Amino acid sequence: MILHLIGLLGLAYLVWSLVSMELNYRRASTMGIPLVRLPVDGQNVLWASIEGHLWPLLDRLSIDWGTFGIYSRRGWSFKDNGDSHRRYGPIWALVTPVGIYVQVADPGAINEVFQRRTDFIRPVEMYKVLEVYGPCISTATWAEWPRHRKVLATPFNEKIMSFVWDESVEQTRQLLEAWADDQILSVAKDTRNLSLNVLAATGFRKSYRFHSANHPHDKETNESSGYRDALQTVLDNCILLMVAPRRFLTLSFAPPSWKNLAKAADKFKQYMVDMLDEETKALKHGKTGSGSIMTSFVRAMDQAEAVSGENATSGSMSKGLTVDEILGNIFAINFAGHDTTANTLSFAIYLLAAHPEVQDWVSEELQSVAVAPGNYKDIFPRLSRCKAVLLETLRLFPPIPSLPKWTSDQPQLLKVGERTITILPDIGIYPSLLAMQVDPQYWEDSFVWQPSRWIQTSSNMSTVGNEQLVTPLPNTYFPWSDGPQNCPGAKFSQVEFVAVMGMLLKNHRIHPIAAPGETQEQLRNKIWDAVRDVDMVLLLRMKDSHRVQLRCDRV
Ligand code: HEM
Repeated sequence: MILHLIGLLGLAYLVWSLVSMELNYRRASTMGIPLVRLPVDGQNVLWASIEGHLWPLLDRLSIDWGTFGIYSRRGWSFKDNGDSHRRYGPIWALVTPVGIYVQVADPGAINEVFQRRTDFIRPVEMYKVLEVYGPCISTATWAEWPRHRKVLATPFNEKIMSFVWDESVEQTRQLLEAWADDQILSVAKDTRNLSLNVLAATGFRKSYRFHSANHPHDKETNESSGYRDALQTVLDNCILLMVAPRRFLTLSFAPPSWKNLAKAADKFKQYMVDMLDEETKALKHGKTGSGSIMTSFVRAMDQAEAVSGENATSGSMSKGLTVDEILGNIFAINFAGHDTTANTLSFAIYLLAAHPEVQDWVSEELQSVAVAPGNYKDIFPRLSRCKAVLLETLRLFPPIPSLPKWTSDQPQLLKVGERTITILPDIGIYPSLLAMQVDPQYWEDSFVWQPSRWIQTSSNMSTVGNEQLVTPLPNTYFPWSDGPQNCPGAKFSQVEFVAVMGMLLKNHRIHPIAAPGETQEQLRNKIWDAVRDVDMVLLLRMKDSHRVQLRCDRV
């Protein structure tokens, strides 16, 4: 009886899905662009939670699943690498039972989508899970967003960049103490630790010692590092924190790891509130504050309110950000700035290990300069080759490959090449980042990782240490997104990445460790297999980097 009922419900769901998909298909046909049916929606929570386990089994059946086999996998755009646009043209749409998702790979049209922020709106419901501590820039409605952005962009100034540089240099110096002339036990863990320490130092103005996975026991003997450790626990488990109501984590039968997470989440909030109180008091007494991101946020609160509200824990409104919004945005910055930079560093280190000639090429630029704390202004602009490694890594491995936008309740005209297309109201529209970044029209040998493509060769003024970077054609390269809602942390990540590369490659080289009888060619292929085998839980990352062992040697 129960089985019958489940069967009937399943059948009803299937019929509903097919009918809804056909209705959406009919609606989408009015746009006059190629359409692809997909009977399950990417936002379907049940499908999203099982597809990763299901596909390895379905793939064994050697059935051609057609377009379902391509587009129903999370992060399909990475494997697709622009194939769909080569098949369907610069604009096409996926049609599911729930929605219509237009994919665009035309520079002019992408520019329109990014610039017309109120016509092509960021779908904030998709980001609601980020509101772990309060409303933030990613979940602000289009009307509220400018207020968040103004406050949030203020601290990302040159003074903070200089601090990011110093901290990244110091963290990499410590990382090299752990790595030099040794096997690297976990590139992924160590780049995450480094990136977290740089963020914690910038947010809290407190420098923490670097902990390498190479020396796991160092940790116990270290200084009290409450803020950083609480933040690490929160970020390591943020999916659980985002989806599970907080009271579930503290239920008496909840596993100890959940209870620890709830404790860390509360502790992190308390640190933020204490920091806010300290900065508010400093402001009241006419002092400058710590100079951290929090200082800038507190200054941006309505001044009178900030001074009167010494115990700044209420959720009162201000002309700047409310207290809850400050806490929400501090979390958002940490979330947005942590794994994006760490994963990019990780990809780059593996790619460098596969390409020793690129390491030598970068190191040429470093021979006549000293990368050291205090010299950000002089040295950072000169390290074009270090930056080229970042730009090229992000071209092939952008951590955020999907930049969803949504049309408003009005149809929108969009020019794609010579055609003007009427995009329907209330549907998704996605600038195809990966397709653009590997399009052979704009990128020669587009699938080859070649940092030197970023260095201008035409200028005869160009000498090592003084080289200019190539500026790609507009909207053919946008790993930090584009338009008014682009990434405010772009420069932060560039400064951190360049400092790490500068320290790493001046006197050290990364090598893959060969198994007996393994040739250099086989090793290089093994690394490429590892970097191409990615998943997309929240961001693009290598599924199993440990299948290739690396070591770091002094030269
Ligand atoms: C390689 C490193 C990074 C990459 C590739 C990257 C990429 C991006 C992209 C593509 C977006 C737009 C997301 C969307 O529209 O859905 C974004 C937004 C954002 N990023 Fe980054 N990011 C990086 C590092 C950072 C860092 C280091 C920080 C801060 C310290 C940061 C803070 C933010 C914030 C706060 C937003 C939201 C901006 C808004 O909504 O207006 N990012 N980032």
